[in-house]
Amino acid sequence: MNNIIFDSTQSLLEQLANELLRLSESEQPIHISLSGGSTPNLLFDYLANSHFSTTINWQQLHFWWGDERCVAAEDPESNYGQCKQRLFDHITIPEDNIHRIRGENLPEDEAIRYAREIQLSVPVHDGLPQFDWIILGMGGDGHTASIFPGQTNYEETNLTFIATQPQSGQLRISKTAHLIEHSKRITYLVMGASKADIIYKINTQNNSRDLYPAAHISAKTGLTQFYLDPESSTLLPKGKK
Ligand SMILES: O=C1O[C@H](COP(=O)(O)O)[C@@H](O)[C@H](O)[C@H]1O
Repeated sequence: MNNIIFDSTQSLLEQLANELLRLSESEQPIHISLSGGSTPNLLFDYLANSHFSTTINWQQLHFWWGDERCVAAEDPESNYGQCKQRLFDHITIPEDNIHRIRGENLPEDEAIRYAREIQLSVPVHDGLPQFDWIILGMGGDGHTASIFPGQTNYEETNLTFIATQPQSGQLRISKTAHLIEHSKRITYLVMGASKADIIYKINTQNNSRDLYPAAHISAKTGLTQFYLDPESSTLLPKGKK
């Protein structure tokens, strides 16, 4: 695992924000996929409440999501809804740069519609749309996006699929492992003490691909890294730090 351990949550967030700032200086549009769940909220709050809210050139950044819950945008479970309230409502970004998964739509239709939007907007490399940067989270069970243990079809060549959250049965729309692995760069953002156990497991066990998808989904030709804060990395043995 390519673990990058920061000495504080603040320095991790600052690093991400500076990377977004640098990317926003590009002459080409940059396609970034955000994770869902609670972890990225720290980043959204940091961006919205710092000089980055105005120094980043948001015009150049296009935002996508790794997965979305099949709920309306106003629902507290909506990944897009969280990001809108915490970040987009506080910055100046063109509507056209926000590529949300429409969780309120019929999942079967939306999975196809979102795949088409990706195909039409994201530059294709070797026959497949290639994101500049996919930021992912990791659940305590090792899932990432909505790619859950025991449910991952690594052979699936579609861009999106419909997943079922194993405990709640909630339907979700997710990017496939195939599409994620084609990204130029993947950064897993893993913060907080509740993730220490799973970080220890994926770094010390010899796991099958089915057990912890986040331990196996990596950029085939690009960079994969784990950005960890002190709390999530606390159980890592010395050699892994
Ligand atoms: O269900 C989800 O959880 C993971 C991790 O979420 P977190 O709340 O522990 O940060 C996230 O990567 C995924 O996008 C999300 O839908």
